[in-house]
Amino acid sequence: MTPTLEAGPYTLRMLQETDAPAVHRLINDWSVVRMLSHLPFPYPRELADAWLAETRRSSSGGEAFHFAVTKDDALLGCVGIVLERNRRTASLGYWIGRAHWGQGVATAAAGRAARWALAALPIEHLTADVAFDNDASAAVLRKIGFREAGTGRKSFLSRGSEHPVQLFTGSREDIAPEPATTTNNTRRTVLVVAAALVDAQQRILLARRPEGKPLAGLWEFPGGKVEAGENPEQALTRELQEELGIDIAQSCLAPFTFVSQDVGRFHLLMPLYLCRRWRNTPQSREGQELAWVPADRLADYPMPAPDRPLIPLLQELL
Ligand SMILES: Nc1nc2c([nH]c(=O)n2[C@@H]2O[C@H](COP(=O)(O)OP(=O)(O)OP(=O)(O)O)[C@@H](O)[C@H]2O)c(=O)[nH]1
Repeated sequence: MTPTLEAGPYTLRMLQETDAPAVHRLINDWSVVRMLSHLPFPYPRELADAWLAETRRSSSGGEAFHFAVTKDDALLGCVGIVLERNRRTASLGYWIGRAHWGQGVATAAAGRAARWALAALPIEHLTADVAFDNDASAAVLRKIGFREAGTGRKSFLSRGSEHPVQLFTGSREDIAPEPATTTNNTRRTVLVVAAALVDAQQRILLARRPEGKPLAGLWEFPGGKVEAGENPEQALTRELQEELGIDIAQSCLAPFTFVSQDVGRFHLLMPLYLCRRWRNTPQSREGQELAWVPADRLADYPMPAPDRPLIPLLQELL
């Protein structure tokens, strides 16, 4: 089954019977058809219908994968991967309508199909060939990573004679795999809740991360990670009870701002709440140093990098 592939702004999808008029219009152009060895010129509409029927037959048999190259649902050209009989090699072919030349469509689309084929099919390498006078197409193959592999001869139906072709080959070593998707690249997001506890003198409570923990010695807002089954407010209530022995269950927690930052080990998402009332007096329950800090002194306390932009916001508020 031919998959749907994204290639930058282009989509590669399975060819359909309804593509016939567009296929015919784009191929029935001397500058396109003269580079394709097995097509006549003029190129009759019935051949487009027959070719589309054939691509669907060979695709369903797993012998070939023919892609329509589209942008905003308009057909720009086609890319095909056809397996050799031995199934250890496949050939890459493509054509792009003349109106879309010079925009990198062939490199993006043929490159995407080639990388997909090398990743998804049990082949050893891909081959391709281009007419001796098709420098643009040879440049596309080199950009994708193909290496030159000599010359051959092919009969060009449209030109009515045999002509030399340049042969190319590309293995997994030659053609770099698809870059990892954003999803694979992205660090997991960790939800941490924190509170700026503000006392009657408008001071903020900071806690110093104890030795042995990551970022030891830095000052931070009390709080911690949200655990499974907790919502952020429940997690903050638990953390402040555990760390400081205070009860904020009945307090008004005002969402103030949040941090969203890659911190290397993970992506930190940290809502910061303001809290002015609590029960009990905050005490160090986990060996951490505590400090009540006036807003204009916050910058004197070294904090983790994601916290620093919060300081001016608090200073403005208080
Ligand atoms: N509570 C709190 N955590 C912060 C702040 N700024 C900041 O980068 N963090 C980071 O958010 C994470 C908070 O997790 P935590 O305190 O529950 O956990 P931890 O690193 O002590 O590890 P643990 O899960 O072994 O207890 C830490 O990686 C900490 O460095 C902050 O102002 N308050």
